[in-house]
Amino acid sequence: MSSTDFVLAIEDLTVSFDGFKAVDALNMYIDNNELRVVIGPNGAGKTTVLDLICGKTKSTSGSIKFKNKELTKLPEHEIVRAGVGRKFQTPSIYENLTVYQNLEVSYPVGRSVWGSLTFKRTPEVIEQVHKIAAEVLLTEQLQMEAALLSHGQKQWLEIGMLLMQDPELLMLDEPVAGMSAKERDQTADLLNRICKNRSVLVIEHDMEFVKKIAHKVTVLHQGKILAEGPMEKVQADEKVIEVYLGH
Ligand SMILES: Nc1ncnc2c1ncn2[C@@H]1O[C@H](COP(=O)(O)OP(=O)(O)OP(=O)(O)O)[C@@H](O)[C@H]1O
Repeated sequence: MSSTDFVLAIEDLTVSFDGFKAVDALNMYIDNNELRVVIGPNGAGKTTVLDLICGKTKSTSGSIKFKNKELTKLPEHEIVRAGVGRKFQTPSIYENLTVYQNLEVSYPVGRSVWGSLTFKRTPEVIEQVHKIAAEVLLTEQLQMEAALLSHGQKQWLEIGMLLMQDPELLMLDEPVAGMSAKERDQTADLLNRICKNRSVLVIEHDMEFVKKIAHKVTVLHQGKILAEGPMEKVQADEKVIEVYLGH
């Protein structure tokens, strides 16, 4: 089978909304420890691809294999449990809890109703909270209420909350939207670090940022792949310039 070596293998994936194919016979393969960026014009189907992978939207046809496990028929929570983490554009942190508490409640055992009732602050949890806080540059803010963080820090906290579950595939939708230039650079470093232990799939419009992080870029247009490869190759592609980069 073609999918064996890939963390994620998407084959012939289609979703129609009332006859409109938002994703149209898509094939996409992501390697271990690869950082892939998906770009493309508004309405190209980028967010829909993430929705399909995390099970928020069900496909019309086709296959999504994560470590050779078919995801298309699984409910969202089982996809999370299989090792797929997804961050949406708007952060979903608990504003009135501290950074520490936000990370702590994201530890896998705290996620189910049963788990949260029996939750204990074990040495493993404490160690994991400190490790992840350092990774997302929030060690100094551990005792701060999340509401008081900057916009960029809130985004990092949410990435940290996903990392608490140690996903093998992390998906991020426009992670640097609204960030300052410095925060964008720090986020690029952060993503370059975290992809050493997992695969990362990012949707982004900021080309300067994409250049700093992408191993490969996939350009989507009308639910199909217009171009794919290293940033330099994609950037020089006439079709890509015409439908996206030239605007
Ligand atoms: N649940 C849905 N029902 C009907 N149409 C949908 C649904 N979800 C997405 N679409 C349509 O599918 C197309 C692709 O949308 P999608 O949000 O995936 O694009 P995108 O590439 O992420 O765009 P953007 O850069 O603006 O976020 C759009 O035309 C959108 O209106």
